[in-house]
Amino acid sequence: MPKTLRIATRQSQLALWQARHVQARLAVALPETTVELLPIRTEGDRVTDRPLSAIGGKGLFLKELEAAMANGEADLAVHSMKDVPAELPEGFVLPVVLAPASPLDAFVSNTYDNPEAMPAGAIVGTSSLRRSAMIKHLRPDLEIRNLRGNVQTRLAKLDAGEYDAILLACAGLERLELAARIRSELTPEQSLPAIGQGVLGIEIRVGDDETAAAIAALDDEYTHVRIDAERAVNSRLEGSCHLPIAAHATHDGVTLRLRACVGRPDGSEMVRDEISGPVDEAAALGHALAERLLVAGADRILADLG
Ligand SMILES: NCc1[nH]cc(CCC(=O)O)c1CC(=O)O
Repeated sequence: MPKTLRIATRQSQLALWQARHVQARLAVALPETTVELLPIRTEGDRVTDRPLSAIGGKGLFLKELEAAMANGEADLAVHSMKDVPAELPEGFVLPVVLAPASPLDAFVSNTYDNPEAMPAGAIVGTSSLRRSAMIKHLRPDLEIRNLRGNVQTRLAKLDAGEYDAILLACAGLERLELAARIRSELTPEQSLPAIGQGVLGIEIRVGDDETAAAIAALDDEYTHVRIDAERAVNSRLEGSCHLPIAAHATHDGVTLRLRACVGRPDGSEMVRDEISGPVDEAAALGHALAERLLVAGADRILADLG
């Protein structure tokens, strides 16, 4: 086992919580190994005045962490799987996913209990094209305004009265001990979660067998199947950017149920479908479902988004 392992991490409170969580899990699994954090500032954190989709998408949060692994300063990086693009850059693998927190979206408001309770014209904050598509499909009469920044910044903007409600991930709020801010959990029918939402993954260098062996015990089998199915949807749809694509898988160890949808961010169109099959065909089910969505019109929606 390695003497030390270094975890490259972003510096937001959520990223630090996630890295410390993995640090603590590794400390238990590898009592002989010292596990350190290497905090890094990424471009996705520096640029907060424009939507992610406009500045290059999800990969922005990973690049600097991967550079630290490539030059040997760090051995692993911890990611919210939701922020990991369908294709990793050459030289990196993501062999371990941890047991999940809640996959659901949270409705957060100081005034309203749920989306149904909001009056026409109420203002909802989100920078996610997926959440925008979901909420506008549910309530075309609501107005979406862009909202970026880390979780605390977003809550502060809500509290300052800039929005009537905002949409966040339940998992992030729970990790930051802010679950009391969740007014309602949106069901998968109201808002189908993002691919990988609520799941942490560990990325390492290809060929780093020592680190791979050290982290292997943290992998959660249930979650691994779920992620294989959900990420297969994304790889077929080429969802490498921040697109209005949702996919959510559940299974009982034998049969997998995978739901997915692609929607227009203005809510005017939503292509939804689901598929069931054996868990050991998770990736094939994901590809097949993505294919069906494309035939049903997702190809046009994605093409219109450029
Ligand atoms: N894009 C930011 C991000 N990445 C992961 C989470 C939450 C935790 C998770 O989904 O694992 C969040 C915040 C949010 O969407 O509210």
